[in-house]
Amino acid sequence: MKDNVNRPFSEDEKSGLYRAIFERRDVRSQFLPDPIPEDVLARLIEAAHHAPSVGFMQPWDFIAIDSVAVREQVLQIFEQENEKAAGNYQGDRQQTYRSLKLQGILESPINLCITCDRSRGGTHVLGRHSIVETDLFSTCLAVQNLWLAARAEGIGVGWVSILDQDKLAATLNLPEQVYPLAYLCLGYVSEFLPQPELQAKGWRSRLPLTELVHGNTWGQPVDNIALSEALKK
Ligand SMILES: Cc1cc2c(cc1C)N(C[C@H](O)[C@H](O)[C@H](O)COP(=O)(O)O)c1[nH]c(=O)[nH]c(=O)c1N2
Repeated sequence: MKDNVNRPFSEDEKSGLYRAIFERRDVRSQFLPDPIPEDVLARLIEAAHHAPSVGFMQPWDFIAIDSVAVREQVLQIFEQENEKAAGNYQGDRQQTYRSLKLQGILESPINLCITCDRSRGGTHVLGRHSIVETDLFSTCLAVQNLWLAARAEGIGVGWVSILDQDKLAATLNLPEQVYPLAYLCLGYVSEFLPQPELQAKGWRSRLPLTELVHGNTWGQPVDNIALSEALKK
């Protein structure tokens, strides 16, 4: 597979990649209990491991959690935090918030915590001198690689961030310098929704790209007319 890396992508390969990007979903409600075969899970983790990282730091580790007891503890952390988060909203908005399903910790057959070891590679990691958070950015890219590869494999991924990080770190027995960057639920699904669940439930919609692309400096219109027209499509 790694021979001849300079050959152009075929039309099918390109459309497969874009399909994974556009049809990837955050999954909470549609998990099936079927286990993910080990070789498939290993492929997903290998895809994550091929993400770019600052100074080739590879700050990630992967904690595969199938223990129901551990997952129940994480669910408890979620429930405590979610109750606090609901307090951010009032009236109908709070009711809508409470009706949203924001995790699939027990319904999915496996959870995966992708961590960031902030000390990996020593004190001087190439490229991290000025922006110390680049290790966290790198780990986010590993998450996205896994998320896209999972979509191509027909596996749903749901990111759960409504968690107290210290309690999560303690539950997973993380060393001091290891940050629990992403807590993910993974499993085959009954369906992938055609649009984000938050959009389908009327919480928030995708913003028009024409409002998000600026020309040269913030707030300036794009002066390239062809680009401006292409963005409207
Ligand atoms: C860093 C981060 C953290 C979270 C999320 C995502 C990311 C990137 N998302 C998923 C998020 O709601 C979802 O990506 C958007 O609603 C867009 O939907 P699609 O991912 O396109 O389906 C998410 N979803 C959820 O139900 N509970 C959560 O705690 C979180 N947390």
